[in-house]
Amino acid sequence: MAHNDSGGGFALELRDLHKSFGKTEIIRGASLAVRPGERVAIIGPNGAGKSTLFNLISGRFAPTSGEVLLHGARIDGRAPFEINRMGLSRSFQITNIFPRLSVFENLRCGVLWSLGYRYAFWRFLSRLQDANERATQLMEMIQLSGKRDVLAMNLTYAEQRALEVGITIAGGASVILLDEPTSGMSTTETTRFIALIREVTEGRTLLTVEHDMGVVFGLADRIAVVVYGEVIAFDTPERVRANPRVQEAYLGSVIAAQQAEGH
Ligand SMILES: Nc1ncnc2c1ncn2[C@@H]1O[C@H](COP(=O)(O)OP(=O)(O)OP(=O)(O)O)[C@@H](O)[C@H]1O
Repeated sequence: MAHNDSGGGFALELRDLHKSFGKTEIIRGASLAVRPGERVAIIGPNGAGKSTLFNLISGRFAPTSGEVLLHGARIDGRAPFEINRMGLSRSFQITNIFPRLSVFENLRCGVLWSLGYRYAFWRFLSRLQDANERATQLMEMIQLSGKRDVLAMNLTYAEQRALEVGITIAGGASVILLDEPTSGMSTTETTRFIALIREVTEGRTLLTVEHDMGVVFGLADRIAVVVYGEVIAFDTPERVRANPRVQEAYLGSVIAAQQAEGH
């Protein structure tokens, strides 16, 4: 998918975003500028507004005020499918998967959906070969070629998460949002999965919401720390780790807790 990188050359930009639910302001002037190809982890305490930010970026919610730009083009207030067509794809944990379709069929659906050929049957047929090839390629990337005809519901949890990532990238989106991609996985599965995510998102812009600090520090080029609806730091893992404000607001207690649990 070709994109025109105007607007400062950022893949994704949040400008002074605000979001209220009723009288409660949840996002309180969040700003962030992500460069093309960067991998960014959004971290912060429970209830800080991380999922709400994802919902504002992917179009599930419209902001109360402020702007969201995708490759320089305003996307705030647009419908999720429009934003998807403009090159941003979000995983919804395993709910994108059709449990009674095979691995291959799930991936092909992802490709066809992104091509927008669901209703134009003659065009659908002419593109089916392309979609088959792309689905085969994706299956190799997510290391599920050996499970081509297995129904999604019969995959292991980790395989379902890999399939989910495959569907998310199927349309060739340049900006990928992953919600806690390794949640529920064992330590070994997590390590393998981080490597897979790095590989399949190579050259794309990646945003994740993540609680596991091992994943965050293993995956992210830069970390955005959200506290009470604001981005209080956005920097490299080393600098974020050393930032006194982050230590105080969040990271000190989380790292101590995860070290105590043996992570
Ligand atoms: N649709 C909604 N209507 C009303 N309040 C909402 C809605 N969505 C989120 N909130 C509130 O916004 C606040 C932030 O929620 P959000 O899920 O964005 O936080 P989070 O940082 O992702 O938290 P967690 O780490 O626990 O997942 C919470 O107080 C939540 O109750």
